[in-house]
Amino acid sequence: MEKVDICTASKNYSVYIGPDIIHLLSNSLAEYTKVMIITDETVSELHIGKIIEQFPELIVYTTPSGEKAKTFQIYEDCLSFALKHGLDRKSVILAFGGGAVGDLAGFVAATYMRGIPFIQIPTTILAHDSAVGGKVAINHSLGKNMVGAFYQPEMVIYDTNFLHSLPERQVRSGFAEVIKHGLIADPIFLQELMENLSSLNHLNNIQLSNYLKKGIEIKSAFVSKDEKETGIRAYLNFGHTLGHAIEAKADFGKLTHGESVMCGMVYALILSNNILGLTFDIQSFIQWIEKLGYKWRIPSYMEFDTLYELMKRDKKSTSGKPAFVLLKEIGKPMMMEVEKSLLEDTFYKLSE
Ligand SMILES: NC(=O)c1ccc[n+]([C@@H]2O[C@H](COP(=O)([O-])OP(=O)(O)OC[C@H]3O[C@@H](n4cnc5c(N)ncnc54)[C@H](O)[C@@H]3O)[C@@H](O)[C@H]2O)c1
Ligand SMILES: O=C(O)C(=O)C[C@@H](O)[C@H](O)[C@H](O)COP(=O)(O)O
Ligand SMILES: [Zn+2]
Repeated sequence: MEKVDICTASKNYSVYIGPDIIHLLSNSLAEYTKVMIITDETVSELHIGKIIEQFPELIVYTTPSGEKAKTFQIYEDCLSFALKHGLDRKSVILAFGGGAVGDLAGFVAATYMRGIPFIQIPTTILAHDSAVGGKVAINHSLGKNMVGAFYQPEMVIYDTNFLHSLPERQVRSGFAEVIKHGLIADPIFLQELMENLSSLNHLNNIQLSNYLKKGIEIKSAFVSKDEKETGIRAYLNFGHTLGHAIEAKADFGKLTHGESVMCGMVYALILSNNILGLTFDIQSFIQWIEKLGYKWRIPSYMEFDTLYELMKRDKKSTSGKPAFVLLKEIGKPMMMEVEKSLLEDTFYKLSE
């Protein structure tokens, strides 16, 4: 088992990573009055048995799968469910699922009775990112993650056995954030990925644990210095200005988070080359991600003007202009507002 310690201004906690570690929960739950688990329909069907057999007294709330979990309606329903089952301030919420469940459950925990503890039990590759760092949120029809909080979990139990049932599309989606971590912080890690990884279908447990651990360590370095995104934490948003706009335009769910962020990262790489003279070989990068099965062109049914309005509303924007994380070099990010004309030109180069 691997362990990464996360130190933030508000809380220190550990992320445990490895196969067969779900039993770690037993020691952690004794202190709580009630335990409510929030999961989704898919994860429930596949894996909830492994938790229930250890803790038959759990109170289970099941959301629709995917982004449909991150709505006001489901959020309110979770709160009602918790109230009806008598959760109090010494109760705990378990987030058992991918990033959607984690973001929802964390926001429920952050706001129920002004905040009760929660534990992340991620089940997707993407959740190496979402389960760490304490960003919790639901979506608004006008934008992604627009209602949320910074609220850290008590611990993260990342049992990699749960990952074996992930469909290929979700493996690819999650791996986009691993690649993001390489691009923003670690040229050597990125190079290692580009040289050694020609398919996402045959990742063995050791490779996977190593990549996830590396991603978590990179994320941890940003979060520990800037928990509430007053500065460098925003670099973790590389690819997300356009990515979140694409997700919103795809009705929150037709494209996955990782698919959308991959389009956004290619867009941000081209902008970085145009504005900052980034010398990275973007064509080789594109060939590599295509080999891994990623689509990187902006879907043809998306119009620039709609995406531009969404990008202007992004949380990083403070002056009404879209703000982007760009790269001076691989591993050297910076934040910039970008002019509409350049955004539009680049959009047409990358549109399908
Ligand atoms: N809080 C953060 O810092 C942060 C970081 C990155 C992403 N996010 C958010 O995370 C969400 C994306 O996370 P995600 O990709 O995990 O999505 P997700 O939670 O929607 O899961 C993707 C799909 O995989 C299914 N699934 C989950 N675990 C499975 C398993 N073990 N086997 C088979 N199927 C499984 C789910 O039911 C769902 O249909 C987005 O809402 C994004 O905004 C948050
Ligand atoms: O943890 C962060 O900070 C990130 O930006 C990680 C992102 O991968 C993640 O998608 C996050 O939820 C985006 O946050 P937002 O503030 O842009 O909603
Ligand atoms: Zn993300």
